[in-house]
Amino acid sequence: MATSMTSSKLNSSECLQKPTFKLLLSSRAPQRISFSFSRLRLPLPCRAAVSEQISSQTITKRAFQHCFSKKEDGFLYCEGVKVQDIMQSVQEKRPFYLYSKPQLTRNVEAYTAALEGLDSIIGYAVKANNNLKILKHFQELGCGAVLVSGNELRLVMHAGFDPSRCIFNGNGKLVDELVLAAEKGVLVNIDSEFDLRHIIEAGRLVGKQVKVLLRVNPDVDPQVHPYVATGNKNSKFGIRNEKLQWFLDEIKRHPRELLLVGAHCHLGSTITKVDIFKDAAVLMVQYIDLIRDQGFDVKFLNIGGGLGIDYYHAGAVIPTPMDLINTVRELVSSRGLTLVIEPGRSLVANSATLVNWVTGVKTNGNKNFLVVNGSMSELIRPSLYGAYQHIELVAPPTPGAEVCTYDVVGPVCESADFLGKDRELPTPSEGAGLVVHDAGAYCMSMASTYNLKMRPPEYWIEVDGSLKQIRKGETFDDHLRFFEGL
Ligand SMILES: Cc1ncc(COP(=O)(O)O)c(C=O)c1O
Ligand SMILES: N[C@@H](CCCC[NH3+])C(=O)O
Repeated sequence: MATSMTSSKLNSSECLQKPTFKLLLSSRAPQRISFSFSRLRLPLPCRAAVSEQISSQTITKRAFQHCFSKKEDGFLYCEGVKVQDIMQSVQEKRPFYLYSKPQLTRNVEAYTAALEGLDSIIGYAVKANNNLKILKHFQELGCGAVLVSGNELRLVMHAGFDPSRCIFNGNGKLVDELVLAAEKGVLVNIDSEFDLRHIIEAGRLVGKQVKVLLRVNPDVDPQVHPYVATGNKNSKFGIRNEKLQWFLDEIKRHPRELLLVGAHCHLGSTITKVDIFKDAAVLMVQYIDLIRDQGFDVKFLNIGGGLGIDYYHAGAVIPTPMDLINTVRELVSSRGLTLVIEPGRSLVANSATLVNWVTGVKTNGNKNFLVVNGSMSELIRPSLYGAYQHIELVAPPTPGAEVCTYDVVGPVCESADFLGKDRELPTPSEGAGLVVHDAGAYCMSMASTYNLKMRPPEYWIEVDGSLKQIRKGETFDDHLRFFEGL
């Protein structure tokens, strides 16, 4: 009662200045604000003001359309297909990843359009999602690939990638992996003194020059979670500039095994400010100038990946591939360089959701739990990084369903097993569908079989709206096979 009386004395603009509403507008998805209206008992002028603010956010958001979105009927759709219908059509009621193939295409096209007029390679970071069907699709769209293991290299060869458009990264590459890379003619990043030694050994074994880039650690703060920052001076990746000359001298001493073709940096992941990329690119072209001054004919500037996406679905303006490329275009073209980029997340994250069935709801102390059949085994980012991924029910609430604040959790025997914390959702009935959005990157590729929750199947929606399975779900029998004959 007190809340509603205070609010009714405010005009609409005062209303928007109130911390509650600021928070509402900055941190919550517009779709969910409609639920909050009824709970907060806002007076009508305030509702109108909040609605106006939301719709202007929605317009900004249109700069990037989410391919999974609710229609007026309250159901969640992907590319015109009702997610609830898909849930009903799949045989097993176990969690699954659902992708939009058209969204994957649009994501690549956004980079291709941004790179128009530049010599460039889009090296898709396979670690983000290693589904073979997705890899083949990206290969057909002209992507190269970025690899961090011999198996990732084998997989992209299987998918038909051109090895000369692939880059082998990593701070612990093994000699036999480097031999494979050298045989195939993949570009290899030098990460350390011992890594250089191993690359030279691989070149010698294969009897070929390995095309190498120096991975420089530029000490630019990406302003992200420390676990996904890689370009700070104390990070385990790359070499510091004070050692640059030593590396150049070593490369000069091994002309039969090495051909220096470029420089590389990768700052970190989930970056949402393009100035950060610009700062690094300015430093990197200075290194390139210095390397060229010593007679090396380097042509590649590789600025890594790291572009973030709109995980919050709250209307934030996230830089696009065009924004990113435009900040470095002049630096690259004025030096006649080929720009290499290594996007992972920004190519795949927004193309998928993890689809779950609700098992039940419960309350302990002052906490409400919404338990689903998906978990940290299928999707670990919230548990590992406290990462936010937007959560929605796939169908409108049943009339009268109470809206509550829930921790959305799985059945895994860990208190860290959560997909989202403090999410305001209408109380669903058992068996209802619930999705975790933006699950295309670092979700399936980081899935485990903890608690013997077998890795889930994957499906995508084709351009014509049909559903196609693109990976089988792991089964209990698959697990038993590891022990056959032992
Ligand atoms: C060297 C390198 N390149 C590319 C990527 C892909 O980054 P993102 O998925 O943020 O674009 C990563 C992951 O952070 C990386 O370590
Ligand atoms: N696994 C991280 C990204 C790591 C990027 C690789 N260096 C995530 O889920 O966001």
